[in-house]
Amino acid sequence: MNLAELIGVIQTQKIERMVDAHVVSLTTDSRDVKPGTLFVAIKGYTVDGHDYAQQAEAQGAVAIVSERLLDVTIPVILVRSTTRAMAELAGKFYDYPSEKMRMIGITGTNGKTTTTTIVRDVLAQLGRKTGIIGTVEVKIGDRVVPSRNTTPQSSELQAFFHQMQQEGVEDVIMEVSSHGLELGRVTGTDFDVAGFTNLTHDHLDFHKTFENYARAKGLLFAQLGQRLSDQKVAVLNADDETSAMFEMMTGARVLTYGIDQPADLQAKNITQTLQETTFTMVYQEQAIELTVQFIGRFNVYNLLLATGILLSIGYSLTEISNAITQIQPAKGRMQRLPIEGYNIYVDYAHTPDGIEQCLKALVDVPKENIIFLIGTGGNRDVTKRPMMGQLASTYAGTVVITTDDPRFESYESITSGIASGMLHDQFVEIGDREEAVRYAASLARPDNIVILAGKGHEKYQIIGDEKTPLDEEQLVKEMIRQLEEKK
Ligand SMILES: CC(=O)N[C@H]1[C@@H](OP(=O)(O)OP(=O)(O)OC[C@H]2O[C@@H](n3ccc(=O)[nH]c3=O)[C@H](O)[C@@H]2O)O[C@H](CO)[C@@H](O)[C@@H]1O[C@H](C)C(=O)N[C@@H](C)C(=O)N[C@H](CCC(=O)O)C(=O)O
Ligand SMILES: Nc1ncnc2c1ncn2[C@@H]1O[C@H](COP(=O)(O)OP(=O)(O)OP(=O)(O)O)[C@@H](O)[C@H]1O
Repeated sequence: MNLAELIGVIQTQKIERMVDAHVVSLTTDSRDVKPGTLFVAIKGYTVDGHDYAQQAEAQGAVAIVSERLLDVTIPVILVRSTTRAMAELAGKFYDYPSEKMRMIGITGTNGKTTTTTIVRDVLAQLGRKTGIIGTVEVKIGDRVVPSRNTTPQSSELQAFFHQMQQEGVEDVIMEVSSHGLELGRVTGTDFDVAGFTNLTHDHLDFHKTFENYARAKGLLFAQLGQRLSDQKVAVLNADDETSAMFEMMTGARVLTYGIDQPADLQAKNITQTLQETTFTMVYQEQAIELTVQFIGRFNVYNLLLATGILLSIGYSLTEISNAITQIQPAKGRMQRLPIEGYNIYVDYAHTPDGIEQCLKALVDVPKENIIFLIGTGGNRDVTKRPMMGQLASTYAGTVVITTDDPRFESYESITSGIASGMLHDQFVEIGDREEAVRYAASLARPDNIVILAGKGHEKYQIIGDEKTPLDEEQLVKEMIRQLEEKK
Protein backbone atom coordinates (compact mmCIF):
# COMPACT_ATOMS: atom_id res chain seq x y z
CA MET A 1 0.00 0.00 0.00
CA ASN A 2 1.17 3.51 -0.78
CA LEU A 3 2.61 5.31 2.29
CA ALA A 4 0.72 8.58 1.67
CA GLU A 5 -2.56 6.72 1.21
CA LEU A 6 -1.98 4.71 4.38
CA ILE A 7 -1.12 7.63 6.62
CA GLY A 8 -4.05 9.56 5.17
CA VAL A 9 -6.25 7.86 7.78
CA ILE A 10 -4.38 9.24 10.79
CA GLN A 11 -4.30 12.71 12.25
CA THR A 12 -0.71 13.85 11.86
CA GLN A 13 0.99 16.75 13.66
CA LYS A 14 4.01 17.01 11.38
CA ILE A 15 5.65 14.89 8.66
CA GLU A 16 9.41 15.02 8.18
CA ARG A 17 11.07 14.02 4.89
CA MET A 18 7.94 12.54 3.23
CA VAL A 19 8.71 10.26 0.28
CA ASP A 20 6.66 8.32 -2.26
CA ALA A 21 7.01 4.75 -0.99
CA HIS A 22 5.27 1.42 -0.78
CA VAL A 23 4.49 -0.13 2.62
CA VAL A 24 4.72 -3.94 2.72
CA SER A 25 4.02 -4.51 6.40
CA LEU A 26 3.21 -2.77 9.66
CA THR A 27 4.72 -3.43 13.09
CA THR A 28 5.30 -1.99 16.55
CA ASP A 29 8.28 -4.28 17.13
CA SER A 30 11.62 -3.21 15.64
CA ARG A 31 12.70 -6.86 15.66
CA ASP A 32 10.03 -7.62 13.05
CA VAL A 33 11.03 -4.79 10.70
CA LYS A 34 12.05 -5.79 7.18
CA PRO A 35 12.60 -3.65 4.08
CA GLY A 36 9.36 -1.77 3.38
CA THR A 37 7.90 -2.00 6.91
CA LEU A 38 6.17 0.99 8.51
CA PHE A 39 7.39 0.99 12.14
CA VAL A 40 5.10 2.48 14.78
CA ALA A 41 7.00 3.41 17.96
CA ILE A 42 5.04 2.74 21.16
CA LYS A 43 6.06 3.65 24.68
CA GLY A 44 5.56 0.44 26.67
CA TYR A 45 5.72 -0.53 30.32
CA THR A 46 9.16 -2.09 30.00
CA VAL A 47 10.90 -0.12 27.24
CA ASP A 48 10.14 2.72 24.83
CA GLY A 49 9.73 1.67 21.19
CA HIS A 50 11.08 5.11 20.13
CA ASP A 51 14.50 3.96 21.39
CA TYR A 52 14.53 1.34 18.61
CA ALA A 53 14.09 3.84 15.77
CA GLN A 54 17.67 3.46 14.51
CA GLN A 55 17.38 -0.32 14.60
CA ALA A 56 14.17 -0.08 12.56
CA GLU A 57 15.91 2.20 10.05
CA ALA A 58 18.90 -0.14 9.81
CA GLN A 59 16.60 -3.05 9.08
CA GLY A 60 14.95 -1.19 6.18
CA ALA A 61 11.88 0.53 7.66
CA VAL A 62 10.20 2.75 5.10
CA ALA A 63 9.10 5.32 7.71
CA ILE A 64 8.40 5.67 11.43
CA VAL A 65 5.23 6.83 13.13
CA SER A 66 6.32 8.54 16.33
CA GLU A 67 5.27 10.75 19.22
CA ARG A 68 8.55 12.70 19.10
CA LEU A 69 11.30 13.80 16.72
CA LEU A 70 13.83 11.05 16.02
CA ASP A 71 17.47 10.93 14.99
CA VAL A 72 16.95 9.03 11.73
CA THR A 73 17.11 9.81 7.99
CA ILE A 74 13.87 8.11 6.91
CA PRO A 75 10.44 9.83 7.05
CA VAL A 76 9.03 10.43 10.54
CA ILE A 77 5.28 10.92 10.93
CA LEU A 78 4.49 12.70 14.18
CA VAL A 79 1.21 11.96 15.92
CA ARG A 80 -0.27 12.65 19.35
CA SER A 81 -0.81 8.97 20.18
CA THR A 82 1.00 6.19 18.37
CA THR A 83 -1.24 3.60 20.04
CA ARG A 84 -4.31 5.16 18.48
CA ALA A 85 -2.52 5.70 15.14
CA MET A 86 -1.51 2.03 15.15
CA ALA A 87 -5.13 0.87 15.41
CA GLU A 88 -6.23 3.22 12.61
CA LEU A 89 -3.32 2.27 10.34
CA ALA A 90 -3.92 -1.45 10.91
CA GLY A 91 -7.61 -1.08 10.00
CA LYS A 92 -6.72 0.66 6.74
CA PHE A 93 -3.74 -1.58 5.93
CA TYR A 94 -5.82 -4.75 6.20
CA ASP A 95 -8.86 -3.09 4.55
CA TYR A 96 -11.09 -3.09 7.62
CA PRO A 97 -11.61 -6.87 7.90
CA SER A 98 -13.81 -6.60 11.01
CA GLU A 99 -16.45 -4.81 8.91
CA LYS A 100 -16.71 -7.86 6.67
CA MET A 101 -17.37 -10.54 9.29
CA ARG A 102 -19.84 -10.88 12.14
CA MET A 103 -17.92 -9.71 15.21
CA ILE A 104 -18.86 -10.85 18.69
CA GLY A 105 -16.93 -9.46 21.67
CA ILE A 106 -17.26 -10.73 25.22
CA THR A 107 -15.96 -8.91 28.27
CA GLY A 108 -16.20 -9.30 32.07
CA THR A 109 -14.07 -10.64 34.93
CA ASN A 110 -14.95 -14.33 34.79
CA GLY A 111 -16.52 -16.51 32.12
CA LYS A 112 -15.13 -14.92 28.94
CA THR A 113 -13.29 -18.03 27.74
CA THR A 114 -16.15 -20.34 28.67
CA THR A 115 -18.75 -18.18 26.94
CA THR A 116 -16.74 -17.51 23.77
CA THR A 117 -16.13 -21.25 23.50
CA ILE A 118 -19.84 -22.04 23.92
CA VAL A 119 -20.81 -19.48 21.23
CA ARG A 120 -18.10 -20.82 18.91
CA ASP A 121 -19.14 -24.46 19.45
CA VAL A 122 -22.82 -23.69 18.82
CA LEU A 123 -22.08 -21.66 15.68
CA ALA A 124 -19.80 -24.43 14.41
CA GLN A 125 -22.61 -26.94 15.02
CA LEU A 126 -24.93 -24.69 13.06
CA GLY A 127 -22.54 -24.89 10.12
CA ARG A 128 -20.78 -21.51 10.35
CA LYS A 129 -17.04 -21.04 9.83
CA THR A 130 -15.70 -19.41 12.98
CA GLY A 131 -12.60 -17.75 14.31
CA ILE A 132 -11.90 -17.42 18.04
CA ILE A 133 -9.48 -15.11 19.86
CA GLY A 134 -8.90 -15.56 23.57
CA THR A 135 -6.87 -16.75 26.53
CA VAL A 136 -6.76 -20.40 25.60
CA GLU A 137 -6.19 -20.04 21.88
CA VAL A 138 -6.51 -18.15 18.64
CA LYS A 139 -8.14 -20.50 16.21
CA ILE A 140 -9.09 -20.00 12.57
CA GLY A 141 -11.48 -22.83 11.69
CA ASP A 142 -9.54 -25.81 13.11
CA ARG A 143 -6.08 -24.23 12.90
CA VAL A 144 -4.43 -22.93 16.09
CA VAL A 145 -2.32 -19.76 15.78
CA PRO A 146 0.07 -18.66 18.58
CA SER A 147 -0.74 -15.46 20.49
CA ARG A 148 0.74 -13.79 23.57
CA ASN A 149 -2.23 -11.82 24.89
CA THR A 150 -5.92 -12.55 25.51
CA THR A 151 -6.68 -9.48 23.42
CA PRO A 152 -3.73 -8.95 21.09
CA GLN A 153 -2.34 -5.52 20.27
CA SER A 154 -4.17 -3.75 17.40
CA SER A 155 -1.79 -4.49 14.52
CA GLU A 156 -1.62 -8.18 15.46
CA LEU A 157 -5.38 -8.27 15.99
CA GLN A 158 -6.21 -6.71 12.62
CA ALA A 159 -3.74 -9.11 10.99
CA PHE A 160 -5.62 -12.03 12.61
CA PHE A 161 -8.93 -10.63 11.35
CA HIS A 162 -7.46 -10.25 7.86
CA GLN A 163 -6.20 -13.82 7.88
CA MET A 164 -9.58 -15.03 9.11
CA GLN A 165 -11.44 -13.13 6.44
CA GLN A 166 -9.10 -14.46 3.73
CA GLU A 167 -9.84 -17.99 4.92
CA GLY A 168 -13.60 -17.53 4.74
CA VAL A 169 -14.40 -17.05 8.43
CA GLU A 170 -17.95 -15.73 8.87
CA ASP A 171 -18.13 -15.20 12.62
CA VAL A 172 -15.36 -14.02 14.93
CA ILE A 173 -15.88 -14.56 18.64
CA MET A 174 -13.36 -12.84 20.86
CA GLU A 175 -12.57 -12.19 24.49
CA VAL A 176 -12.04 -8.53 25.11
CA SER A 177 -9.91 -7.95 28.19
CA SER A 178 -10.03 -4.73 30.19
CA HIS A 179 -6.32 -4.26 29.37
CA GLY A 180 -7.17 -4.61 25.69
CA LEU A 181 -9.86 -1.94 26.00
CA GLU A 182 -7.80 0.44 28.14
CA LEU A 183 -4.72 0.10 25.92
CA GLY A 184 -6.68 0.72 22.70
CA ARG A 185 -6.03 -2.76 21.29
CA VAL A 186 -9.61 -3.02 19.92
CA THR A 187 -9.94 0.58 18.76
CA GLY A 188 -11.50 0.41 15.30
CA THR A 189 -12.77 -3.16 15.68
CA ASP A 190 -16.34 -3.10 14.44
CA PHE A 191 -18.26 -5.32 16.86
CA ASP A 192 -21.85 -6.32 16.05
CA VAL A 193 -22.63 -7.86 19.42
CA ALA A 194 -20.98 -7.18 22.76
CA GLY A 195 -21.64 -9.46 25.73
CA PHE A 196 -20.95 -8.88 29.43
CA THR A 197 -20.38 -11.70 31.93
CA ASN A 198 -19.87 -10.02 35.32
CA LEU A 199 -17.57 -7.63 37.12
CA THR A 200 -15.77 -8.53 40.31
CA HIS A 201 -12.45 -7.92 41.98
CA ASP A 202 -9.49 -8.48 39.63
CA HIS A 203 -6.68 -6.64 37.87
CA LEU A 204 -6.70 -3.77 40.35
CA ASP A 205 -2.90 -3.74 40.16
CA PHE A 206 -3.39 -2.40 36.62
CA HIS A 207 -6.62 -0.36 36.83
CA LYS A 208 -6.09 0.82 40.47
CA THR A 209 -9.80 1.26 41.33
CA PHE A 210 -12.93 -0.75 40.67
CA GLU A 211 -14.46 2.31 38.97
CA ASN A 212 -11.58 2.51 36.47
CA TYR A 213 -11.89 -1.21 35.84
CA ALA A 214 -15.64 -0.89 35.18
CA ARG A 215 -15.07 2.12 32.94
CA ALA A 216 -12.51 0.17 30.89
CA LYS A 217 -14.97 -2.69 30.38
CA GLY A 218 -17.68 -0.15 29.50
CA LEU A 219 -15.64 1.02 26.50
CA LEU A 220 -16.71 -2.13 24.65
CA PHE A 221 -20.36 -1.11 24.92
CA ALA A 222 -19.70 2.55 24.18
CA GLN A 223 -17.70 1.56 21.10
CA LEU A 224 -20.66 -0.26 19.57
CA GLY A 225 -21.44 3.18 18.15
CA GLN A 226 -24.49 5.36 17.78
CA ARG A 227 -25.76 4.49 14.27
CA LEU A 228 -29.22 3.09 14.94
CA SER A 229 -29.46 1.55 11.46
CA ASP A 230 -26.57 -0.80 12.42
CA GLN A 231 -28.82 -2.85 14.74
CA LYS A 232 -26.02 -3.70 17.13
CA VAL A 233 -26.79 -5.45 20.39
CA ALA A 234 -25.37 -5.33 23.92
CA VAL A 235 -26.16 -8.48 25.88
CA LEU A 236 -26.05 -7.61 29.58
CA ASN A 237 -26.27 -9.52 32.86
CA ALA A 238 -29.35 -8.28 34.74
CA ASP A 239 -28.00 -9.79 37.99
CA ASP A 240 -24.80 -7.69 37.90
CA GLU A 241 -25.29 -4.09 38.94
CA THR A 242 -22.58 -2.76 36.61
CA SER A 243 -24.87 -3.61 33.68
CA ALA A 244 -26.95 -0.50 34.39
CA MET A 245 -23.88 1.65 33.72
CA PHE A 246 -23.13 -0.20 30.48
CA GLU A 247 -26.75 0.18 29.36
CA MET A 248 -26.35 3.93 29.86
CA MET A 249 -23.03 3.97 27.96
CA THR A 250 -24.26 2.17 24.86
CA GLY A 251 -26.28 3.38 21.90
CA ALA A 252 -27.00 -0.24 20.91
CA ARG A 253 -30.11 -2.30 21.61
CA VAL A 254 -29.99 -4.18 24.89
CA LEU A 255 -30.92 -7.78 25.61
CA THR A 256 -30.68 -8.80 29.27
CA TYR A 257 -30.24 -12.24 30.82
CA GLY A 258 -30.33 -13.41 34.40
CA ILE A 259 -31.45 -15.79 37.10
CA ASP A 260 -32.52 -13.60 40.03
CA GLN A 261 -33.60 -10.28 38.51
CA PRO A 262 -36.26 -9.92 35.79
CA ALA A 263 -34.59 -10.24 32.37
CA ASP A 264 -35.44 -10.78 28.69
CA LEU A 265 -33.86 -14.22 28.86
CA GLN A 266 -34.20 -16.07 32.13
CA ALA A 267 -33.07 -19.39 33.65
CA LYS A 268 -35.48 -21.07 36.05
CA ASN A 269 -35.74 -24.33 38.03
CA ILE A 270 -31.98 -24.99 38.16
CA THR A 271 -30.99 -28.39 39.54
CA GLN A 272 -27.55 -29.94 39.39
CA THR A 273 -25.54 -33.08 40.08
CA LEU A 274 -21.77 -33.51 39.95
CA GLN A 275 -21.92 -34.35 36.26
CA GLU A 276 -24.69 -32.18 34.78
CA THR A 277 -27.12 -29.28 35.26
CA THR A 278 -30.78 -29.06 34.27
CA PHE A 279 -32.68 -25.78 33.91
CA THR A 280 -35.45 -24.08 31.96
CA MET A 281 -34.67 -21.21 29.59
CA VAL A 282 -37.46 -18.70 29.19
CA TYR A 283 -37.46 -16.18 26.34
CA GLN A 284 -40.49 -14.21 25.24
CA GLU A 285 -43.37 -16.74 25.23
CA GLN A 286 -41.14 -19.81 25.00
CA ALA A 287 -39.78 -22.08 27.77
CA ILE A 288 -37.36 -24.93 27.04
CA GLU A 289 -35.95 -27.37 29.61
CA LEU A 290 -32.43 -28.56 28.92
CA THR A 291 -29.75 -30.73 30.54
CA VAL A 292 -26.15 -29.70 29.90
CA GLN A 293 -22.75 -31.23 30.64
CA PHE A 294 -21.64 -28.16 32.57
CA ILE A 295 -21.74 -27.92 36.34
CA GLY A 296 -22.20 -24.86 38.51
CA ARG A 297 -24.63 -21.99 38.62
CA PHE A 298 -21.97 -19.75 37.05
CA ASN A 299 -22.10 -21.91 33.96
CA VAL A 300 -25.84 -21.30 33.73
CA TYR A 301 -24.93 -17.61 33.44
CA ASN A 302 -22.36 -18.37 30.74
CA LEU A 303 -24.92 -20.47 28.83
CA LEU A 304 -27.50 -17.69 29.16
CA LEU A 305 -25.08 -15.09 27.83
CA ALA A 306 -24.13 -17.34 24.91
CA THR A 307 -27.83 -17.91 24.21
CA GLY A 308 -28.57 -14.16 24.40
CA ILE A 309 -25.79 -13.48 21.89
CA LEU A 310 -27.07 -16.17 19.53
CA LEU A 311 -30.68 -14.96 19.85
CA SER A 312 -29.57 -11.43 19.06
CA ILE A 313 -28.02 -12.57 15.77
CA GLY A 314 -31.16 -14.37 14.71
CA TYR A 315 -31.09 -18.00 15.87
CA SER A 316 -34.16 -19.46 17.56
CA LEU A 317 -34.25 -20.64 21.16
CA THR A 318 -34.96 -24.19 19.93
CA GLU A 319 -31.93 -24.26 17.59
CA ILE A 320 -29.67 -22.87 20.29
CA SER A 321 -30.79 -25.18 23.09
CA ASN A 322 -30.53 -28.26 20.87
CA ALA A 323 -26.93 -27.36 20.08
CA ILE A 324 -26.05 -26.44 23.68
CA THR A 325 -27.02 -29.86 25.04
CA GLN A 326 -24.38 -31.42 22.75
CA ILE A 327 -21.33 -29.39 23.79
CA GLN A 328 -18.64 -29.90 26.48
CA PRO A 329 -16.97 -27.41 28.87
CA ALA A 330 -13.84 -25.68 27.55
CA LYS A 331 -10.41 -27.09 28.46
CA GLY A 332 -9.51 -26.53 32.13
CA ARG A 333 -12.87 -24.96 32.99
CA MET A 334 -14.32 -27.18 35.75
CA GLN A 335 -13.01 -30.08 33.71
CA ARG A 336 -13.16 -33.53 35.26
CA LEU A 337 -9.92 -35.48 34.76
CA PRO A 338 -10.42 -38.87 33.14
CA ILE A 339 -9.36 -40.92 36.18
CA GLU A 340 -11.69 -43.81 36.88
CA GLY A 341 -13.09 -43.91 40.41
CA TYR A 342 -11.82 -40.47 41.53
CA ASN A 343 -13.38 -36.99 41.39
CA ILE A 344 -10.50 -34.75 40.43
CA TYR A 345 -11.25 -31.51 38.64
CA VAL A 346 -9.01 -28.89 37.05
CA ASP A 347 -10.31 -25.35 37.06
CA TYR A 348 -8.91 -22.01 35.97
CA ALA A 349 -10.41 -20.07 38.92
CA HIS A 350 -7.84 -17.52 40.04
CA THR A 351 -9.95 -14.63 41.30
CA PRO A 352 -11.98 -14.47 44.53
CA ASP A 353 -15.25 -14.63 42.59
CA GLY A 354 -13.99 -17.43 40.32
CA ILE A 355 -13.06 -19.42 43.44
CA GLU A 356 -16.40 -18.83 45.10
CA GLN A 357 -18.33 -19.76 41.97
CA CYS A 358 -16.25 -22.85 41.42
CA LEU A 359 -16.76 -24.08 45.00
CA LYS A 360 -20.44 -23.19 45.01
CA ALA A 361 -20.76 -25.49 42.00
CA LEU A 362 -20.15 -28.43 44.34
CA VAL A 363 -23.67 -28.66 45.66
CA ASP A 364 -24.50 -31.49 48.00
CA VAL A 365 -20.86 -32.33 48.72
CA PRO A 366 -20.10 -32.11 52.47
CA LYS A 367 -17.46 -29.48 53.15
CA GLU A 368 -15.13 -32.04 54.81
CA ASN A 369 -15.02 -34.01 51.54
CA ILE A 370 -13.72 -31.07 49.49
CA ILE A 371 -9.95 -30.67 49.02
CA PHE A 372 -9.15 -27.42 47.32
CA LEU A 373 -5.77 -26.35 45.98
CA ILE A 374 -5.33 -22.63 45.37
CA GLY A 375 -2.44 -20.46 44.41
CA THR A 376 -1.90 -16.97 43.19
CA GLY A 377 0.68 -15.16 41.09
CA GLY A 378 3.75 -13.38 42.41
CA ASN A 379 4.36 -9.65 41.80
CA ARG A 380 0.65 -9.07 41.12
CA ASP A 381 -2.46 -7.83 42.99
CA VAL A 382 -1.83 -8.70 46.66
CA THR A 383 -5.20 -7.45 47.93
CA LYS A 384 -7.03 -10.45 46.56
CA ARG A 385 -4.91 -13.02 48.44
CA PRO A 386 -6.65 -12.98 51.88
CA MET A 387 -10.03 -12.92 50.11
CA MET A 388 -9.06 -16.07 48.22
CA GLY A 389 -8.08 -17.80 51.47
CA GLN A 390 -11.28 -16.74 53.18
CA LEU A 391 -13.47 -18.05 50.36
CA ALA A 392 -11.57 -21.31 49.99
CA SER A 393 -11.94 -22.05 53.71
CA THR A 394 -15.62 -21.09 53.67
CA TYR A 395 -16.42 -23.89 51.26
CA ALA A 396 -13.60 -26.46 51.48
CA GLY A 397 -12.68 -28.62 54.50
CA THR A 398 -9.05 -28.96 53.43
CA VAL A 399 -7.12 -26.28 51.58
CA VAL A 400 -3.69 -26.67 49.97
CA ILE A 401 -2.20 -23.20 49.55
CA THR A 402 0.42 -22.79 46.86
CA THR A 403 1.60 -20.45 44.09
CA ASP A 404 0.44 -19.87 40.52
CA ASP A 405 3.25 -18.21 38.53
CA PRO A 406 5.42 -16.98 41.44
CA ARG A 407 7.56 -14.87 39.06
CA PHE A 408 10.15 -13.08 41.23
CA GLU A 409 8.27 -13.20 44.54
CA SER A 410 9.16 -15.66 47.31
CA TYR A 411 6.86 -18.66 47.85
CA GLU A 412 6.39 -17.73 51.49
CA SER A 413 5.27 -14.18 50.82
CA ILE A 414 2.62 -15.43 48.36
CA THR A 415 1.22 -18.32 50.40
CA SER A 416 1.19 -16.36 53.67
CA GLY A 417 -1.02 -13.71 51.98
CA ILE A 418 -3.62 -16.37 51.19
CA ALA A 419 -3.19 -18.05 54.59
CA SER A 420 -3.89 -14.74 56.37
CA GLY A 421 -7.51 -14.94 55.23
CA MET A 422 -8.17 -18.55 56.28
CA LEU A 423 -11.14 -19.18 58.57
CA HIS A 424 -10.01 -22.64 59.75
CA ASP A 425 -6.69 -24.37 60.31
CA GLN A 426 -7.16 -27.36 58.01
CA PHE A 427 -4.63 -26.07 55.51
CA VAL A 428 -1.02 -26.51 54.45
CA GLU A 429 1.26 -24.05 52.70
CA ILE A 430 3.40 -25.68 50.01
CA GLY A 431 4.96 -22.98 47.83
CA ASP A 432 6.31 -25.32 45.14
CA ARG A 433 3.21 -25.96 43.00
CA GLU A 434 4.39 -29.30 41.68
CA GLU A 435 4.85 -30.61 45.22
CA ALA A 436 1.50 -29.09 46.26
CA VAL A 437 -0.34 -30.82 43.39
CA ARG A 438 1.26 -34.15 44.35
CA TYR A 439 0.19 -33.63 47.94
CA ALA A 440 -3.42 -32.71 47.00
CA ALA A 441 -3.64 -35.74 44.68
CA SER A 442 -2.36 -38.00 47.47
CA LEU A 443 -5.46 -37.02 49.48
CA ALA A 444 -7.87 -38.16 46.71
CA ARG A 445 -10.30 -40.90 47.70
CA PRO A 446 -13.28 -42.26 45.78
CA ASP A 447 -15.68 -40.46 48.15
CA ASN A 448 -14.08 -37.00 48.10
CA ILE A 449 -13.38 -34.28 45.54
CA VAL A 450 -10.07 -32.68 44.74
CA ILE A 451 -10.03 -29.42 42.81
CA LEU A 452 -6.83 -28.01 41.43
CA ALA A 453 -7.59 -24.34 40.84
CA GLY A 454 -5.61 -21.71 39.00
CA LYS A 455 -3.80 -23.26 36.07
CA GLY A 456 -6.72 -24.63 34.04
CA HIS A 457 -5.48 -25.37 30.51
CA GLU A 458 -2.00 -23.94 31.11
CA LYS A 459 0.85 -26.42 31.18
CA TYR A 460 3.56 -24.25 32.71
CA GLN A 461 4.50 -22.11 35.71
CA ILE A 462 6.24 -18.77 35.37
CA ILE A 463 9.18 -18.87 37.79
CA GLY A 464 11.42 -15.79 37.53
CA ASP A 465 10.79 -14.86 33.92
CA GLU A 466 10.99 -18.46 32.66
CA LYS A 467 8.08 -20.70 31.72
CA THR A 468 8.74 -24.01 33.51
CA PRO A 469 6.72 -26.99 32.19
CA LEU A 470 4.07 -28.34 34.58
CA ASP A 471 1.42 -30.76 33.36
CA GLU A 472 -0.93 -31.16 36.33
CA GLU A 473 -3.08 -33.80 34.65
CA GLN A 474 -0.06 -36.06 34.06
CA LEU A 475 1.23 -35.41 37.57
CA VAL A 476 -2.11 -36.41 39.12
CA LYS A 477 -2.45 -39.51 36.93
CA GLU A 478 1.02 -40.61 38.01
CA MET A 479 0.23 -39.99 41.69
CA ILE A 480 -3.04 -41.94 41.51
CA ARG A 481 -1.29 -44.80 39.72
CA GLN A 482 1.21 -44.97 42.58
CA LEU A 483 -1.60 -44.87 45.15
CA GLU A 484 -3.41 -47.70 43.38
CA GLU A 485 -0.21 -49.80 43.26
CA LYS A 486 0.30 -49.39 47.01
CA LYS A 487 -3.19 -50.77 47.75
C1 LIG B 1 1.15 -4.55 30.61
C2 LIG B 1 0.93 -4.94 29.19
O1 LIG B 1 -0.19 -5.04 28.75
N1 LIG B 1 2.02 -5.19 28.46
C3 LIG B 1 1.90 -5.46 27.02
C4 LIG B 1 2.87 -4.54 26.32
O2 LIG B 1 4.14 -4.88 26.84
P1 LIG B 1 5.14 -3.75 27.28
O3 LIG B 1 4.43 -2.47 27.53
O4 LIG B 1 6.02 -4.29 28.35
O5 LIG B 1 6.01 -3.60 25.98
P2 LIG B 1 7.53 -3.22 25.99
O6 LIG B 1 8.35 -4.45 26.07
O7 LIG B 1 7.77 -2.11 26.97
O8 LIG B 1 7.72 -2.66 24.52
C5 LIG B 1 7.23 -1.37 24.12
C6 LIG B 1 7.27 -1.32 22.63
O9 LIG B 1 8.63 -1.41 22.18
C7 LIG B 1 8.73 -2.39 21.19
N2 LIG B 1 10.06 -2.98 21.19
C8 LIG B 1 10.55 -3.63 22.26
C9 LIG B 1 11.79 -4.22 22.22
C10 LIG B 1 12.57 -4.13 21.03
O10 LIG B 1 13.68 -4.64 20.91
N3 LIG B 1 12.03 -3.46 19.99
C11 LIG B 1 10.80 -2.86 20.05
O11 LIG B 1 10.37 -2.27 19.07
C12 LIG B 1 7.65 -3.41 21.54
O12 LIG B 1 7.25 -4.18 20.44
C13 LIG B 1 6.53 -2.49 22.01
O13 LIG B 1 5.75 -2.04 20.93
O14 LIG B 1 2.83 -4.79 24.94
C14 LIG B 1 3.10 -6.17 24.54
C15 LIG B 1 3.02 -6.24 23.01
O15 LIG B 1 1.77 -5.84 22.57
C16 LIG B 1 2.11 -7.09 25.21
O16 LIG B 1 2.32 -8.44 24.83
C17 LIG B 1 2.24 -6.91 26.70
O17 LIG B 1 1.35 -7.76 27.35
C18 LIG B 1 1.98 -8.54 28.42
C19 LIG B 1 2.54 -9.84 27.85
C20 LIG B 1 0.96 -8.83 29.50
O18 LIG B 1 1.18 -9.65 30.36
N4 LIG B 1 -0.16 -8.17 29.47
C21 LIG B 1 -1.26 -8.44 30.41
C22 LIG B 1 -1.25 -7.47 31.57
C23 LIG B 1 -2.54 -8.31 29.61
O19 LIG B 1 -2.66 -7.51 28.70
N5 LIG B 1 -3.48 -9.18 29.93
C24 LIG B 1 -4.78 -9.20 29.29
C25 LIG B 1 -5.66 -10.31 29.88
C26 LIG B 1 -6.03 -10.02 31.28
C27 LIG B 1 -7.05 -11.04 31.76
O20 LIG B 1 -8.26 -10.83 31.54
O21 LIG B 1 -6.63 -12.04 32.38
C28 LIG B 1 -4.66 -9.58 27.83
O22 LIG B 1 -5.50 -9.12 27.05
O23 LIG B 1 -3.78 -10.39 27.50
N1 LIG C 1 -19.89 -16.57 34.82
C1 LIG C 1 -18.98 -16.82 35.74
N2 LIG C 1 -19.06 -16.22 36.96
C2 LIG C 1 -18.15 -16.45 37.91
N3 LIG C 1 -17.14 -17.32 37.78
C3 LIG C 1 -16.99 -17.95 36.61
C4 LIG C 1 -17.91 -17.73 35.53
N4 LIG C 1 -17.52 -18.50 34.50
C5 LIG C 1 -16.41 -19.13 34.88
N5 LIG C 1 -16.09 -18.82 36.15
C6 LIG C 1 -14.94 -19.30 36.94
O1 LIG C 1 -13.80 -18.57 36.48
C7 LIG C 1 -12.83 -19.46 35.89
C8 LIG C 1 -12.30 -18.82 34.62
O2 LIG C 1 -13.30 -18.93 33.62
P1 LIG C 1 -13.02 -18.39 32.16
O3 LIG C 1 -11.68 -18.82 31.71
O4 LIG C 1 -14.18 -18.72 31.31
O5 LIG C 1 -12.99 -16.83 32.47
P2 LIG C 1 -12.18 -15.69 31.75
O6 LIG C 1 -13.04 -14.47 31.89
O7 LIG C 1 -11.83 -16.09 30.38
O8 LIG C 1 -10.90 -15.52 32.62
P3 LIG C 1 -9.42 -15.04 32.09
O9 LIG C 1 -9.56 -13.77 31.32
O10 LIG C 1 -8.68 -14.84 33.35
O11 LIG C 1 -8.95 -16.14 31.23
C9 LIG C 1 -13.59 -20.77 35.64
O12 LIG C 1 -12.75 -21.86 35.65
C10 LIG C 1 -14.63 -20.76 36.74
O13 LIG C 1 -14.12 -21.26 37.93
